[in-house]
Amino acid sequence: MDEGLRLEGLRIAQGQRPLVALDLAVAPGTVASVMGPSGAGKSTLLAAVMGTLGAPFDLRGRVVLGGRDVTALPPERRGIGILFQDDLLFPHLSLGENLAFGLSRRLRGRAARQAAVEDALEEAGLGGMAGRDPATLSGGERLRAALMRTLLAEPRALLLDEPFASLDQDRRARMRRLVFDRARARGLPVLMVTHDPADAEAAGGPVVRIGDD
Ligand SMILES: Nc1ncnc2c1ncn2[C@@H]1O[C@H](COP(=O)(O)OP(=O)(O)OP(=O)(O)O)[C@@H](O)[C@H]1O
Repeated sequence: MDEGLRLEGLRIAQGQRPLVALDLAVAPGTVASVMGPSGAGKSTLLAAVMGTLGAPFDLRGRVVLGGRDVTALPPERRGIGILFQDDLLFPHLSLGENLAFGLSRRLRGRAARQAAVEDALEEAGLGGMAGRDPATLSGGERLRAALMRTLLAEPRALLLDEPFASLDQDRRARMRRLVFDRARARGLPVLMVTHDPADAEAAGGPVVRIGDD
């Protein structure tokens, strides 16, 4: 049984200073929100879940994904995807090539890989745009492409670090609907860092606050 993402007794400290203390279960297809003031440790928490946290931080507790303790695994073996606000597409590759870069190595054969990229573009409302230069896309289009590039790697959990922050209200609502829908369709547990209560409300999952809000 896939139990989603669990953070068990997670404690992050910076020297003597405790920064984050958290216990949280995010079920498959659920979006949990992490809120807190600037400097509270939200991005640091995501780094701990990804496995990229290093000095000067000290980490205790466990990250459990699909029932498996992944705390000791390096980031590339955890199977966790992350989307940032300023997620960059490679400027020297076409949109399609950028997405192909995310493709799971499990998918073999040129035609199958091309079809997967085209399906992903379609799924993100970017159908027929595989040949486009990323520089000619709008910010929202680039973000949708970055989402699909992340999902094409077939992660088992998705982390969001304020990915909607640069979008206006309308685009923000549409983008978060796309992200949440696509994650739910894949049964992914999602952990989202946000400053916007509307994001947390739209997510509908558990909301945790860290730092002195
Ligand atoms: N590499 C580092 N070395 C030393 N201190 C760091 C490092 N990275 C982050 N910090 C500190 O750790 C604390 C948490 O930072 P973090 O970026 O996680 O906060 P945040 O909640 O994501 O903030 P924001 O909402 O502004 O993005 C801050 O006090 C920050 O200055």
